[in-house]
Amino acid sequence: MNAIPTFAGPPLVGLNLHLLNDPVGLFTRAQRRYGDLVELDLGAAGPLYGVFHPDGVKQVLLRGRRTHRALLRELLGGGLFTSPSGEDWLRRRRLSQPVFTQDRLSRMLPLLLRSVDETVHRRWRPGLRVDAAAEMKRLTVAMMVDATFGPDTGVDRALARRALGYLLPYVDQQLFTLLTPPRSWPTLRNRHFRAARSALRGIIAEAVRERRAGGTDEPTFLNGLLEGRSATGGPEFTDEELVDEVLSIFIAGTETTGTALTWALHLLSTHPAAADALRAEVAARIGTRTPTPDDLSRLHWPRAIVQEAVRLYPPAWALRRVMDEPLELGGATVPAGSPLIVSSYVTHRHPGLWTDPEDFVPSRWLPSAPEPPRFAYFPFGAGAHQCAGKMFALLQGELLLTRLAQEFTTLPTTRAPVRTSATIALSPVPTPELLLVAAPIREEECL
Ligand code: HEM
Repeated sequence: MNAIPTFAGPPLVGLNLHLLNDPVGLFTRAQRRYGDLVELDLGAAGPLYGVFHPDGVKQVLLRGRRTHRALLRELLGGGLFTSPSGEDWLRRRRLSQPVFTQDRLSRMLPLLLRSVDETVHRRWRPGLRVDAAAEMKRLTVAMMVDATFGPDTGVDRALARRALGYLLPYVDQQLFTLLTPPRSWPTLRNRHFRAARSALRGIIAEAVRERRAGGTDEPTFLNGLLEGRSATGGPEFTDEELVDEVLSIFIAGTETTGTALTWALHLLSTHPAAADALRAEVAARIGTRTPTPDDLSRLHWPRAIVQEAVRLYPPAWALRRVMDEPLELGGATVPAGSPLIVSSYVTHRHPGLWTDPEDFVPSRWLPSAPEPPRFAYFPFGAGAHQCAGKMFALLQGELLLTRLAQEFTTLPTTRAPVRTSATIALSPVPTPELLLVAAPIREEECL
């Protein structure tokens, strides 16, 4: 039997400070120095096993249990995203099936276009410098609110956006800052958080009441959640559970997509050849018209750019699991019950798995390119907990990039390097600023 190499730290504290300060750097060093299965010494907290090879990732994600959700549940309630593996999670996952069907997403397209066009056609103009992260946060929150409630309900959208904009940074801070005042203390932050959470829960509860009293059949997430029973035959969500589920979708789906699109815009602005290829394809296939679901399915570059952005910068950069049986890998055995971590960031840049792993090469995702090894690429997770909103997130990215390519190219305003900051999502620091340059597609360019 092979021994598992140990990445050791100082006695008692082990590698905990590195884990808090720069977890992505720590996992990358662990893989590069010690290989694809590493014991990370967390001092008094015991070992954590890093699993970086696709064969190991497969076992961990298909057979492992998700456990660590206590703080998220305390802060945000018990929806799908915050639930540990088990019966309750499974029931919620089944009841949520109707939310994310392909048919619902296709019918949602006009709703999403509203926010995209509000950004690209009304907020943006040639010569404007924009903070990519702020713009993408604004856009993804707006799309999420519309997709959840629909355009014509009495929901206070501005309040919903503000409250959501407050919740996420607070959760980040609670999860990733070493010394924060206890949540029970009446600090300004704690009070703001509680006010934002209760405002958002109130808005959702009101929308649920309205919808139960007789709503529309629009293809919204809320309507999908309410259809849970008819689709599965099981008992439906209670009103309280519905509030948790909507909140869970908000939390799982805004920061992740917002950062993914921020990276995509940053990478496009620094890789003009990719921006040209995107523009040429959009010009040739759909020209200047408003994209339909059919149009989007005939475009390859928008999706390839998003896929490559989340290869290099996967918002959900690591996933934790526990296995009830030992993990056997490359002749070594990790004992049952040990905490395991897989990191998409590390595996997506594994030099043994990818050609030019550190480079932005969206063409590797075109239909003519060879597929990467299975479980070498998992920005949306894999197995039972695989991201429920994956197709929705890709659709948002495709729409934005298509609309952008019809109007603008983007340039970075500085050559300063952009680093990653690993909190609830993997964000760029400093936040990239972009210059919008007019480049409208002209009729004569279209085939
Ligand atoms: C680029 C954007 C996104 C990325 C990278 C992403 C990534 C992920 C990942 C890695 C997981 C698995 C978590 C785990 O295994 O513990 C996950 C789960 C989840 N995601 Fe996403 N996500 C994105 C967008 C979205 C959106 C837009 C929604 C909703 C509209 C969403 C809803 C969910 C939900 C509900 C879960 C929990 C699934 C479960 O545990 O059964 N995500 N996401």
